[in-house]
Amino acid sequence: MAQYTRVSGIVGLITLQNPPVNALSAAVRQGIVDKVETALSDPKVKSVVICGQNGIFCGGADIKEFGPKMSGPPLIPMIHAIEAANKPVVAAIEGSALGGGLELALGCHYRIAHSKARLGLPEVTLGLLPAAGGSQRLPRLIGVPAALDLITTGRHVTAAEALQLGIVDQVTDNNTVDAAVKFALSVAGQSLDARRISTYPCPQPSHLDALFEEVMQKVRQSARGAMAPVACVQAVRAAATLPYTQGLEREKELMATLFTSGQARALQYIFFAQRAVGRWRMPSGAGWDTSKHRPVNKAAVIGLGTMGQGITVALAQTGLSVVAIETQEKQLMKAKQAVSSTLERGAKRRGVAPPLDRISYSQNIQAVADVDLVIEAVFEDMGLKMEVFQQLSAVCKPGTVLCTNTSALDMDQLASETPNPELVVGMHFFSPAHVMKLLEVVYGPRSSPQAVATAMQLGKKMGKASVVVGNCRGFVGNRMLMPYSEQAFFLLEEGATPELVDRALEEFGFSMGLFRMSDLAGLDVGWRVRKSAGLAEPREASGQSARIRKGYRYSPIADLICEQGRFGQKTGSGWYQYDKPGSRVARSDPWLHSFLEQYRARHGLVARSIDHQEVLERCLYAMINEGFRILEDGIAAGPEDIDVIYVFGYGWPRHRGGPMFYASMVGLAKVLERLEHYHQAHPDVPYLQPCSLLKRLVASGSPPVHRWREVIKKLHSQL
Ligand SMILES: CC(C)(COP(=O)(O)OP(=O)(O)OC[C@H]1O[C@@H](n2cnc3c(N)ncnc32)[C@H](O)[C@@H]1OP(=O)(O)O)[C@@H](O)C(=O)NCCC(=O)NCCSC(=O)CC(=O)CCCCCCCCCCCCC(=O)O
Ligand SMILES: NC(=O)C1=CN([C@@H]2O[C@H](COP(=O)(O)OP(=O)(O)OC[C@H]3O[C@@H](n4cnc5c(N)ncnc54)[C@H](O)[C@@H]3O)[C@@H](O)[C@H]2O)C=CC1
Repeated sequence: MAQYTRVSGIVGLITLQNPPVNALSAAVRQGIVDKVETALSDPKVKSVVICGQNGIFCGGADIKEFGPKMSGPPLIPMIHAIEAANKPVVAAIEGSALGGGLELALGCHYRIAHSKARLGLPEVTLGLLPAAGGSQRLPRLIGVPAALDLITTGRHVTAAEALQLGIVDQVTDNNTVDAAVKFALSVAGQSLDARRISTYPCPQPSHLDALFEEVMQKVRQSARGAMAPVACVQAVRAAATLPYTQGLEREKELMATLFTSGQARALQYIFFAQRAVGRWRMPSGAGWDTSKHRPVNKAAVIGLGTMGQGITVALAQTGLSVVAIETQEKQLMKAKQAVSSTLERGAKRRGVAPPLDRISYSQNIQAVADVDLVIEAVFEDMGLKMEVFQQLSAVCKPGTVLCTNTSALDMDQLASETPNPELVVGMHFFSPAHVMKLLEVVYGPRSSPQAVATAMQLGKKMGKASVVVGNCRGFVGNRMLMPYSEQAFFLLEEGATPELVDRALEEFGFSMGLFRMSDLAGLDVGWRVRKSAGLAEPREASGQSARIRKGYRYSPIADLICEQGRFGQKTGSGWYQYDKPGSRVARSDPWLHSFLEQYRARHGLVARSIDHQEVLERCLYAMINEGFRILEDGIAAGPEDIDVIYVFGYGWPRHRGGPMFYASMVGLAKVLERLEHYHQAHPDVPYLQPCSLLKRLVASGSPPVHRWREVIKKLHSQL
């Protein structure tokens, strides 16, 4: 809806009303059309202001209404009517002007923004392009390079940057609507000939072809296989090379392909999934509404290795005071230097002072006595972690929330070491912790909702996509990684190379294939986990038994690689070779290839040709199958939780929506059929045995992913 009032006698004020973000639903669009007509036909009105209620201009098209049966007035003619008006129309931008919201503002003759407002065309992140004239108007207004940047990345800009780019005409610290009304009064009656952006010629950058080629290459590289960034470049190219009306036609044509695509569905699903997981709920029913978080102003990090350093940076950047503890003096010095230089680099980028004085370093655990929350990040060793938790219980003030960053260990066992197990939760960050957006918040049977709420609130403050998960080996992310990596190791035994497996996964859209990712993370982490689970043995045993553990097929390949001291990038070799330790460019390694040949010969394995489809089906379906088991066990509350974890923590291509969404797109019956096929071929691999939830979902007609929660709940209640 939109409300209309007349202010200061001659200004028609149109207020968009659709909480919480004034999205352009059919009703809002109808409201705008009607109220603009009212304002333009009222002879007393000399100028018009458009604003949004509750401090937000407009969050864009109403994504919930997207679908084949969209009704209401279309955006393009509505915006054209505003631009063509013979009375000045001023957009008063508070909060956000995003997507269709900014396109609406670009149709206005003037734009006044509050200094705290954010503007952007984020359609690309939803698998779309700004198809209400935005891809044609923005380059005309701010030039092709700047428009390409905004449209292909979807990034939001501050009001200050928008002013600098020329998107807005004025920025105010005061009441934006008052400023816009004052401005509207001052321009009433003035000519609008120079204010209609669609009539501007598009500024022509030098080396137009080279510019577009460069940007196209960049977007193809950064979002492998994603259609929307490519279409965005094509649409801006149309703006640069065609008259406005023809450019608009091209924009429409490109949008028609995107709008109905699976990629757009996947990206819009992830948008809502991210918000759904933020409204967490434990199986007991506890959630934000029932659990008050404890305030956290001062936190401690125990262990300043790879993870501890990143977590320290992230906490300090969030504005917390941090006590950073490391027992090894040399490591403490190294960590201090690394943390400081990361903070300095980050602060320089943002043009602020580095928060170095928020951190105090110590070798003595007594220094954590007055903190509100501790994050333990020492080696992945249960004995050591238990010792640390005992020390923390003795030192910390009452009520301190104790968190572990363990990758896979039983956090409830750690809780047992403390007199207050209700205060223990997992805060599982991803490497590098100050960059990666994912945080798994792990609750055990005794964790209190208040401790979970505290960790979730801290995650929110740190800007993380935080997901509440139950306690089991590997939680959600790493638990699903086990069948995924196991299949990759089996494929090496059967004839594949790390390069072949990685290529298949990277062409699918992963930012990194499994082997390159493992080299980056460090192969020793998984080795420790396998050792603690009694799987990896110090040396390869002889004969057949080396490939059998606990009665099932096992590949010791990764353990053998670690035994050689090949831990990945940090040691200069792993599944690939690197110029030197720490170097990031992975090169194919002849040593590894001959190792694989010798390994196969030793075990009487004959290499066969393996194609990309088999790599994808075996790695991904085994992982998805485990995802269904996780849902069955109640470790994740719904498919959205798993998908957010994989998109934000494991490089799963966002435009494929996460593993569970992907399964629903492939078709659950097909996933089941392929798992049955592979399990028949490999009966000694339990991860390939289709789980009962998958079978039940197929039997109940493969409901769409948004109905799984309800189906699972029903199935659970029948058990
Ligand atoms: C706005 C935000 C920055 C606010 O953030 P914050 O305060 O943190 O709140 P949130 O928790 O994010 O959100 C609160 C609440 O609001 C919901 N919500 C947010 N935005 C939208 C929205 N745009 N639509 C619907 N709902 C929205 C959100 O889900 C929350 O609710 P909850 O889930 O219940 O908790 C932030 O929210 C944000 O960033 N929002 C998204 C901004 C965005 O991406 N906007 C772009 C939207 S797309 C767009 O605008 C495109 C266009 O305008 C083009 C439209 C053209 C359409 C025409 C189609 C023609 C196609 C032709 C095809 C023909 C085919 C054929 O031939 O048949
Ligand atoms: N590396 C990764 O990608 C991830 C690791 N994790 C988990 O985070 C934890 C830490 O992992 P990393 O940082 O990779 O290990 P790391 O080996 O890089 O660092 C561990 C640090 O802890 C220090 N330490 C050991 N005992 C200590 C004690 N009693 N008090 C203080 N410091 C102590 C060590 O000296 C070392 O500097 C592990 O539980 C790991 O499983 C979780 C997510 C990702």
